[in-house]
Order: sequence, then C-alpha cells, then structure tokens
Amino acid sequence: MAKNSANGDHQTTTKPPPTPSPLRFSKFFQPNMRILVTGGAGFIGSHLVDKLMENEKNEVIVVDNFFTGSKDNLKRWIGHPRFELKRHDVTEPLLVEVDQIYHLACPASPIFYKYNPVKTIKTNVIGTLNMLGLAKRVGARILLTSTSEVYGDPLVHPQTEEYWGNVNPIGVRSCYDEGKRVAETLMFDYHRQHGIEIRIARIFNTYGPRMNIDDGRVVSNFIAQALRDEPLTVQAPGTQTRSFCYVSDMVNGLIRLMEGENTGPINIGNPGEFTMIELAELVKELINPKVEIKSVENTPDDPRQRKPDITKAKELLGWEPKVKLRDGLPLMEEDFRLRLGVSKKI
Ligand SMILES: NC(=O)c1ccc[n+]([C@@H]2O[C@H](COP(=O)([O-])OP(=O)(O)OC[C@H]3O[C@@H](n4cnc5c(N)ncnc54)[C@H](O)[C@@H]3O)[C@@H](O)[C@H]2O)c1
Ligand SMILES: O=c1ccn([C@@H]2O[C@H](COP(=O)(O)OP(=O)(O)O[C@H]3OC[C@@H](O)[C@H](O)[C@H]3O)[C@@H](O)[C@H]2O)c(=O)[nH]1
Repeated sequence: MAKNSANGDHQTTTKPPPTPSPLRFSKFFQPNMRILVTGGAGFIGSHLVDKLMENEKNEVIVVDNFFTGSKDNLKRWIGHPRFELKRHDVTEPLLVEVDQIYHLACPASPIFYKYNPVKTIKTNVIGTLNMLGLAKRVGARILLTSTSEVYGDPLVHPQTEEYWGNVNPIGVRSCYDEGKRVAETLMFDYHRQHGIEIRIARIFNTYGPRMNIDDGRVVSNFIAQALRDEPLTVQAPGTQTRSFCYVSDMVNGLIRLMEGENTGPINIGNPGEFTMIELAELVKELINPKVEIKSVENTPDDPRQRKPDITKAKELLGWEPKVKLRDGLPLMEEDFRLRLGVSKKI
C-alpha cells in the first residue's frame, strides 16, 4: 500500500488497488513494463521518454495532441519496436493496456495555457478524469505532473507541501492553477475511493533543451533574445523570484517518484532562487554581454516569489537537483543556437 506524504492520515486508503490484467501474473511470459506518457511530445515529456527508453524492459506509448509539443522531439524513437506515438487529445477517453501512466498532457507556458482557458481547464479536469478512469480499468499506477502554481502567489516561503496556497479562483491563470488543484483532488479521490496507486509531483520552473523557442517562458525568452541581439524583456517589477530546475534533474525526480512508495504531493524543483533581474544579468554574462536589459509590463496574478522546500524529495525519494543554473543555461544555449542557426561568436 502506498504511503502518503505527511499531510495527515486522511489521505490513506483502505481499498486495495484494482488488479491488473492476468497477463501480469504469468509465470512464463514476462512482458515488458508498458508505460503511457501523455504529453510525451512536449518539453519535459520527450526527455522523460528518452530516459524511459534507456531501459530495455520498458515499452513506451506517447499520446499527444501536438498543441505545444512536436513529433520532432521524439524523432529518434519513431519506428522503434518498443515505442508507439498516437495523436490523441486526453479530453477524449483512451483505451490502451498499460502498467504505468505519466500524465503530463497540459500546456505549461502561461501564454499557451491562457490562449484557450476553457480548453486548459478541460484538459486538467476531464483529461485527468479520463486518465484516472484508464488507471482504474487496467490497474495502472498513475503520476500527475502538478505544479508550483497550486501555491498561487505564496504567502509561505519557501513553499512546503503542507501549504494550501493563495490562489485566485477567477483570474486569467486560474484555468491552470485551479485546474491543476482539481486534478490533484481527483487523484486523491480515486486513491481513497478506488485504491488507485497515485503519485503527485509538484513541478517547479524547469528549463533545458527542446523548450519551444518562442513559447514565452522566461528562460527560453531570455536565451532567444540574447542570441537574436534583442533586449532581454524583464517583466515588472523584476524583483519577483523563481527557482529553476534543469530538465535532466526533473526527469530523474519524476521517475524516482513513480518507482517509489510515496503518493506525494512532493515538490520537485531546484531551491536556487533568483530574481528576474538576476536571471537576465546571468544570461547577459554567459551568452551576450552586449545585450540590453529592458523593463516591460507584466500580466495579472504573476506570483511574486517561488522557491521549493525539497526536504520531502530528499528524504522520501533520495533525490536532489545536481545541475546549477550557471551550468544548465549553456546547455540550453547550445540547443537554441543549433535550432536558430546562430553560431557562437569567436
Ligand atoms: N516546464 C515547467 O516549468 C513546468 C512547471 C510545472 C509543471 N509543469 C507541468 O509539466 C507538464 C509538461 O510540461 P512541459 O513544460 O513539458 O510543457 P509542454 O507544453 O512542452 O508539454 C505539454 C505537452 O502536452 C501536450 N498536450 C497539451 N494539451 C493536451 C491534450 N489536451 N491532450 C493531449 N496532449 C496535450 C502538448 O502538445 C505538449 O506536447 C505539464 O503538465 C505542465 O503543467 C511544467
Ligand atoms: O520574457 C519574460 C517572460 C517572463 N518573465 C517573468 O518571469 C517569471 C516566470 O514566468 P514564466 O512565464 O517563465 O513562468 P511562470 O513561473 O509564470 O510559470 C512556470 O512555472 C509554473 C509552471 O506550472 C508553468 O508551467 C511554468 O511555465 C514571471 O515573473 C514573468 O513575469 C519575464 O520577466 N520576462
């Protein structure tokens, strides 16, 4: 029985998990682990697929509607005997036989999740309901990639998993912030009511190669601007903080959570906290010392501070991030240079 994080024992379940298909108990035919990754054509998802495919006992199925993801992120696996890519929108039911579900399908960039807020909340609510229904039918363990946005504009800093958050229920970010909170609620309700094996990761800002170049997130924006000799656009006040986790650390954390015995929620992120001005200055120093930095307007409900308390990840998962921002940014710069066709000035 999965142990829950220390949010009180009201989260435990007395129900045994649903039994998986009899095939799993066959003595002779040891099938591979069949893993579904929803949103696997995206930034984090495609790196997760890379890592899962390293294990020859894994078969990976990716479903994605390509709203923000791209087949290009998975081109190395298309045609591989242990890999399958299916165009599917998780707001529609999905019939596949799997043993684990990594449920990542949801646009992550604020520009994209605010583009069609109704679709975003449908993806988070109906999409998660569909994936939980699938997990119940086939007896799969399911991991939800939730977010630090469930803490909203936090009044507790750094954020621990016990903090209930400070979220606007009717703002322009609510489709995502509240959508993810409902997704977490559904995960725990299925766990308590049906015994589903759940895992919840609260992901903090993650960066690295394969981020969409113009997806509007701060790290991708600053690097693309520095490479294009455009001013770095620091959104006011510029003193707001974020903590940035490199994608390989994130993927290792997600797999440890899935393979471990703890339901979560568990913060997965890098506690290294920076203001947006400090981030701009670091990008300027590392990538283009001549680039300007300018202040621009921000959007409503932008959280003023964010930093994960990762005590649980360390103690329960034996995980902590390894890649510092100063070391991760050049790896992302290299990827952006290749994709933008901008060579390094010698
Ligand atoms: N990157 C971050 O900093 C961050 C932080 C917190 C949480 N997360 C979460 O991690 C997950 C992955 O984020 P990412 O940064 O890789 O974003 P991303 O936008 O690159 O990936 C999301 C993927 O989901 C797909 N998708 C979106 N809606 C879908 C739908 N209805 N049906 C099927 N596929 C759909 C997209 O096409 C894309 O491939 C998301 O759930 C996001 O909320 C990311
Ligand atoms: O060009 C920019 C873009 C953004 N910013 C600022 O940088 C900060 C981070 O903004 P981003 O859009 O990168 O990301 P956010 O922190 O808002 O959301 C991010 O973390 C939470 C996740 O769930 C989201 O999926 C992820 O995108 C904000 O304060 C924003 O105002 C800039 O200063 N300049």
